Amino acid sequence: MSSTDSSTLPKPTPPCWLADVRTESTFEEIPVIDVTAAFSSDKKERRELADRIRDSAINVGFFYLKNHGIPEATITAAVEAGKRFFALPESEKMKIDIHKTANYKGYTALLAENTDVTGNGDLHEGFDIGWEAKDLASGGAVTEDRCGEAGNGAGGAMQGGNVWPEGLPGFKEAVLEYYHAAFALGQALFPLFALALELPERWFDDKTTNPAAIMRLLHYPPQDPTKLNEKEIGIGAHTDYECFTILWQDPCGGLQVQNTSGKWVDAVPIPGTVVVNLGDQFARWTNDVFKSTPHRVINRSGRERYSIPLFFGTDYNVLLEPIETCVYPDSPPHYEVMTAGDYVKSRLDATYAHSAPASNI
Ligand SMILES: O=C(O)CCC(=O)C(=O)O
Ligand SMILES: [Fe+2]
Repeated sequence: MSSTDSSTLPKPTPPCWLADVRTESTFEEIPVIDVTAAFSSDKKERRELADRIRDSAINVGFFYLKNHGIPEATITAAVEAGKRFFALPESEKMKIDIHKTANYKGYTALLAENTDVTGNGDLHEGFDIGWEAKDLASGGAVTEDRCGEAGNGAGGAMQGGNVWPEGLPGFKEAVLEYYHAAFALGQALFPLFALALELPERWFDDKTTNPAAIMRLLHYPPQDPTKLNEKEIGIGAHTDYECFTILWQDPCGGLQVQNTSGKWVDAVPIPGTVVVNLGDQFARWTNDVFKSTPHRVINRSGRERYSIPLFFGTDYNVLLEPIETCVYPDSPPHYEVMTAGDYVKSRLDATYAHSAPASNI
């Protein structure tokens, strides 16, 4: 046998940056990370922060961020705006039913969404928007769609502007103010994820030139824990569709994250933090190096629960190709390559299929 026979060579291993970080045991709690250094001019500080994010992204898929920079007053105003919207009569909200609009903008009624296909529908209502400039804010109606512009951000399958409720003064301004603050945080996170993947810090810049970021205001009515219907919980077990989600949640609690042993770990609300979790676009980009962790919500608090997720992906016309630092002999590409827009649209189509009018199917 020659000394170069492949059977005598050591088994191929993941690159050391990954092998050193991945732990064998599952997680029991969700790390809290101070994100202040994201805005530091000192590369060493940014690198250390990226290392913490890498650890959580590989082993948990969830982390809390403190010192995230979204002003408390901006959060409060957006939550109050959401409460006013959800308090409108159903007939008013249904005027901007998500099924009437181009590509999932507007109002989602209770049980209209079904994130876990084994369920009957999710016990929450929502209001969805995509990117929109703040200075366009005025009144109601349909607004411009920046993702539909020619160029790298072309919307493709996800093209379509926002729709706004009529007769809610200040609603649009408060919602867009929060959107832009959370969006700025998301833009600051991409370079950290790049460093975490051993890529140049600005690697995602040309893939995030036009913002593919969907934000939702969510309202979960309380559920009586003694009469819980497992098929109609606040949001059924699911993974998110984009690269990462920035979630503000109120103090009611109810968000749970599934660890690799199948146990549901509570993502207890921590004042002054947002929760960040990785989604399926990142699982695709990273060939499953980053975890897209299943989660769900059951509002057992006895109170109305409100939350605001912002789902941040790459430009819709960018191909979700496995990043070279994440492909190695033991782990060839796991996924079919498609554009981010086609991918998100296919997931949304599946989520809303059971409530779509027959003419949409
Ligand atoms: O409301 C929450 O806490 C989580 C929402 C969520 O998981 C989602 O909208 O994808
Ligand atoms: Fe989610």
